[in-house]
Amino acid sequence: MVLNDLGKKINDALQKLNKDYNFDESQIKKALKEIQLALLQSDVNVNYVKQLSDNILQKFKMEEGQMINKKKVIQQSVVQELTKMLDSKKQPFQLKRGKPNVIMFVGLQGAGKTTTCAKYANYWKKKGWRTSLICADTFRAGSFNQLYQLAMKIRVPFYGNITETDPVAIAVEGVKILQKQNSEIIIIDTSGRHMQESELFDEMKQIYSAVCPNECIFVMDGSNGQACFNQAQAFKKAVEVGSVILTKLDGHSKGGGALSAVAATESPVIFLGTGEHIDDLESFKAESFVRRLLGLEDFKHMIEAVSEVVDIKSQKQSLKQIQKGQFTLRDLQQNYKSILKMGSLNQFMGMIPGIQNISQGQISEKEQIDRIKKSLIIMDSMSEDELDGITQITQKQLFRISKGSGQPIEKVNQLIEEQKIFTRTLKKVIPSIKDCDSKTKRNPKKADGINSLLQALSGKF
Ligand SMILES: Nc1nc2c(ncn2[C@@H]2O[C@H](COP(=O)(O)OP(=O)(O)OP(=O)(O)O)[C@@H](O)[C@H]2O)c(=O)[nH]1
Repeated sequence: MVLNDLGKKINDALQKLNKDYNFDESQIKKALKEIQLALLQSDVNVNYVKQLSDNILQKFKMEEGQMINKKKVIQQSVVQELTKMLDSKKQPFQLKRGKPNVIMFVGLQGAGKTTTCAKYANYWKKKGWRTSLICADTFRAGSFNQLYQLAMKIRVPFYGNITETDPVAIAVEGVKILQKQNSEIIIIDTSGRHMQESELFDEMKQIYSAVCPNECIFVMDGSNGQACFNQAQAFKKAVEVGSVILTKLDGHSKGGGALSAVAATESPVIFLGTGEHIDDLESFKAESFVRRLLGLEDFKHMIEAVSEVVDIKSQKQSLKQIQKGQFTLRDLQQNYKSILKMGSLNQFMGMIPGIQNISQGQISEKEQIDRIKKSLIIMDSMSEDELDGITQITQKQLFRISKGSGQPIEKVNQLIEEQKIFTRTLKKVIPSIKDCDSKTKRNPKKADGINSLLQALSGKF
């Protein structure tokens, strides 16, 4: 069962509860059975599955009398329990600005290390970091060229030495050279071999001791399901694995199992590899992942993602309006411009209910970018008042905008509809935003737009 199916099955079980507002224990037990089955089919450990449903049932029993909206409470419990299951609780390494952060990648053969090194370099480069790549894989002949080509593609400095056979010497020399070039994130790709081969572990330990990386990332093939637990443990014993990237989770059937297995090792999963392309890397946050899996809004993560690429000052005015429940076409225009800077759109679009079909793989990344670019062209043909929502867009204006932008009327209508979806969804969160505003008045330091919105949204859904 692919991850999207898992989310759908859990959701279907929860939706059934919705039909009867006053459902009782037997009905919740029936829904939990369906959830259990869906999780087991996704290879999640049976003990976890049992624990999860026991906790939800217990919560239901304890709070039954006081529940106003039973379905919502159960839904929240499912989110909480799944998050708890996928969250390792250990904080991953935080990169430091202006310093050389040396990051060593390790993993078994074919796990996706080389590809992930380049994705990781690209991810941080897009966020304004100076990243670079070192090929210390002297085992697989093609890895030098593979990483070199990828480095050229994403335009980051590369170090490798095709004539040197000692990976330790390459890693040490590479770090020295790239440090001098003021690289902030120096990524070392190492050889991958089978777990039985002790040389892999010896070589890995030697590189580790020689370069003393700030972080060691274990790259693991997520299609291995629960077997990931043993692999992660073995690598943790050999070197100090700080965090994990699970690859090949592009809707894989064993994704749920791989995620929960790794979380059980208490190594934080920091990214998921979701395809072969350079942008197919999603930062992993347990709660955000679960919310999206269940098709729920993920404003907290959405705003965090936007705030990483948006000039906060220029957003303050827009945020004030959002806090009043207004989300104009101009806000949409600003956000679309920011989204284009962000890299993977699948991730962002998946956070917004109503636009979820885009994240379900029905529309390609390129199509999404084209669509957003077209929306921006349409908005360029609107007047200031139309963008700010001061004048209504009537049929006559629709024709004018369509003609001016060279886009069909349906596209203009679709865009206006999208703006309405944003507004409707934002309105749902207004009470918590207002609540936050009253708190920030007492503490002016907290009055920053994005922060207050984040505080308001955190943990409320
Ligand atoms: N579908 C999918 N394929 C991936 C992903 N990550 C890597 N791959 C593919 O997996 C294959 C192996 O990737 P590499 O990056 O060469 O793996 P490696 O771990 O460096 O391999 P060794 O150096 O031999 O250990 C390639 O075909 C990649 O395109 C992913 O997230 N999704």
